[in-house]
Amino acid sequence: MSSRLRAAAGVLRVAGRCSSRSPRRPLSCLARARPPPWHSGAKAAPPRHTLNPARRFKKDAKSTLDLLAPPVTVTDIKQYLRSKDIQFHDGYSCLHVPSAGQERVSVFINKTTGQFLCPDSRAEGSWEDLRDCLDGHPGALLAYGEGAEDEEEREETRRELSEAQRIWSGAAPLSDLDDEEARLVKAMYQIPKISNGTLNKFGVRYFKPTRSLVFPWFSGQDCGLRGLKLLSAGTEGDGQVVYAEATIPKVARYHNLFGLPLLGRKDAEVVLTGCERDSLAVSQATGLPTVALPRGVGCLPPALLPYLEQFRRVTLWLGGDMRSWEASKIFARKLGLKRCSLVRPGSTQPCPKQALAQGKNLARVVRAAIPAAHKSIVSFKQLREDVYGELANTEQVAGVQWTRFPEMNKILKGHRKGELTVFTGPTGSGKTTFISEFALDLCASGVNTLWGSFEINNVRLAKVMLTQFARRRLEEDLEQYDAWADKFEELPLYFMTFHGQQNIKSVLDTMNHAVYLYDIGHVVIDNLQFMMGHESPSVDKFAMQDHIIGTFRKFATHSSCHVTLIIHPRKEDDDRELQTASIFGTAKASQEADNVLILQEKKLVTCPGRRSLQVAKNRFDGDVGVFPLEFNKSSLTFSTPLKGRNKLRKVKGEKPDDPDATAEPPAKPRAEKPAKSTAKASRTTAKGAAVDKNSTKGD
Ligand SMILES: Nc1ncnc2c1ncn2[C@@H]1O[C@H](COP(=O)(O)OP(=O)(O)OP(=O)(O)O)[C@@H](O)[C@H]1O
Repeated sequence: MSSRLRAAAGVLRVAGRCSSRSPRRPLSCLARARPPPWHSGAKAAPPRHTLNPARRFKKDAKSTLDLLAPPVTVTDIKQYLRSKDIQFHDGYSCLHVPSAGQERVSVFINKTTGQFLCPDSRAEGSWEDLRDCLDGHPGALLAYGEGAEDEEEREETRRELSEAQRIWSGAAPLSDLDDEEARLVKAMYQIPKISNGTLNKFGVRYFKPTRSLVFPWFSGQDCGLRGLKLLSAGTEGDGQVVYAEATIPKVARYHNLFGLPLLGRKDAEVVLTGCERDSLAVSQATGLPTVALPRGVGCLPPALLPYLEQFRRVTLWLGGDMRSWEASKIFARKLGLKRCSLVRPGSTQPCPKQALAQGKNLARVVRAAIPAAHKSIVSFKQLREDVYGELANTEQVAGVQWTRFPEMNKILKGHRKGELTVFTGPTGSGKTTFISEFALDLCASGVNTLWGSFEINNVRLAKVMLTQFARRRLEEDLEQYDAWADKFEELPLYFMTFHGQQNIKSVLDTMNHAVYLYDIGHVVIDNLQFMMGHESPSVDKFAMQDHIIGTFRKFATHSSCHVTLIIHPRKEDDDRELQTASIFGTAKASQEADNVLILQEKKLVTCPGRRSLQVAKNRFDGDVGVFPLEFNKSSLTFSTPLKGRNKLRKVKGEKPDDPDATAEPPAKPRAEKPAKSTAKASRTTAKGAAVDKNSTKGD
């Protein structure tokens, strides 16, 4: 196939996954619609799309969320199992059907999603898949994972395995290096005190050609190599050491709990760490069972939960920063709060490898971990450490930083979990295009992102995003398509496949489900008007909108997830700048929002189409302001023009919820001057950008 054709096929493949025209049924429905032939006991390979554990782990199968609300409740599952006389144990996050009889099939069923995992055969699938198996031949589960991959997948798995084998056999235990080299390697990877004995116990090796540490992924079944992680170290321009990870298979399918083969069946306690080196440190210093998350604090895939079911106590020591702390609180909910204890990061409690290097007593730190289940009423005594953490880590508390929009960092300080951002702008002014880049920027920094694009279909949206990601017109560079698409595919980015008018409940169910499955940290809804149409005409439109906004607000707070909600403005005079009060509906939107962003469009004959971004409300620290945007038509990006970088300027104090307040129009980017009336209130930042400090404080 020519590269041109391959590229076109790639586009079509994406279209098949994401298009609103694609069948709106979850994979589980496909499986149910066509009962597999082996259902009756025949040992034929299951057909495509039905029952293949490897397929379920594929990123492309997961990237679109199609009415993925759990099809079943835990009560339904229990009732079904009882009706079949199947014994089960009600665990922390799963129901466990222990192995019994000749079949010896042990199955874990996730209580939230109904998905099942059979660790012996490595089969996994939906609740419908499992029911199909149980309704038919009881031994079907054993055959479930066998021979299920199609030729293309088998070939990919073979290729990956042989690459992993090649690296693995080319790597050497650190005990085989001479002492000086081993010392240098350990110093480079910040594990000076980890002994060769510990490294050998966990099977860690060193791969000289790329000077990488190799962490193996062994199958629990036969201890064969299933994959590996390479950790490489390099230096940046300023001499700082930076670490990069690569996994085989690709990260979306890399489900290794490093250290798992070393756990005993009777172990009742485990320490969960954010990286492999931390697990080495905990194991060596405490002798406690320990496993490391495969993708750090970014996510805890539910597929791993069954492996942690046996533990009565799980201590989460995910790192030494606020991000790890936030993640540990979220992961504890998935694992079951009652059995989880959390190590609070701080100067006396850095991440385990640092704690070991500093000679701290790691066993004491683990013992002093605080219970994750919090009480409804607390005293300041219980809060004081949290308050201290916020004061001592102001930068981390401010949230994830934008790399493409430094002005945003100056005004909003960062992108924080649990907040609601309302975004508006004139019709057709580029709201979707801007938010696409805004969210992409955060996603590239590790914010797991879910898009609900109800207006434009996912293929078009993904095309815009890919163009922004590559910063070029890929139409004219199709040979580059696969290379960029490969990189783009690695982003933690997911799309809902809803299109057109939607019921708020279905959207919310999907969002909740996505948060559970993929630890989503940012949901973008484009746009709110698409949730308004389903109700009867007798329902008051404004009351309806208020209800929807309240629902998103609650979701953001309870799920520790940031929601960005696009709302159209009300019809206004075209020549007037928009303000907070221009948002369609009542004042509820701006009251509930933590942040209000407005895409302003200049309608002047002298500079038509000039855009600027106004932060009209900022609950975090009250700073508001406006900065110019320059649209690049070929890359579809809004990066701030260099000349305008230092020209962030304040706006007149606008009370966000005051409908009479008027925002001062942003000046032309090339001729900006701070407005006289607010000049005193402005503070000039290190780079000369001015922000208004007095507008929304204490909102
Ligand atoms: N600053 C800009 N200058 C010129 N064209 C732009 C600009 N920003 C976006 N566009 C183009 O305008 C078109 C509409 O953009 P987009 O869909 O992002 O607008 P929107 O505000 O979301 O529209 P709607 O009000 O219909 O939701 C797109 O083709 C986009 O590439």
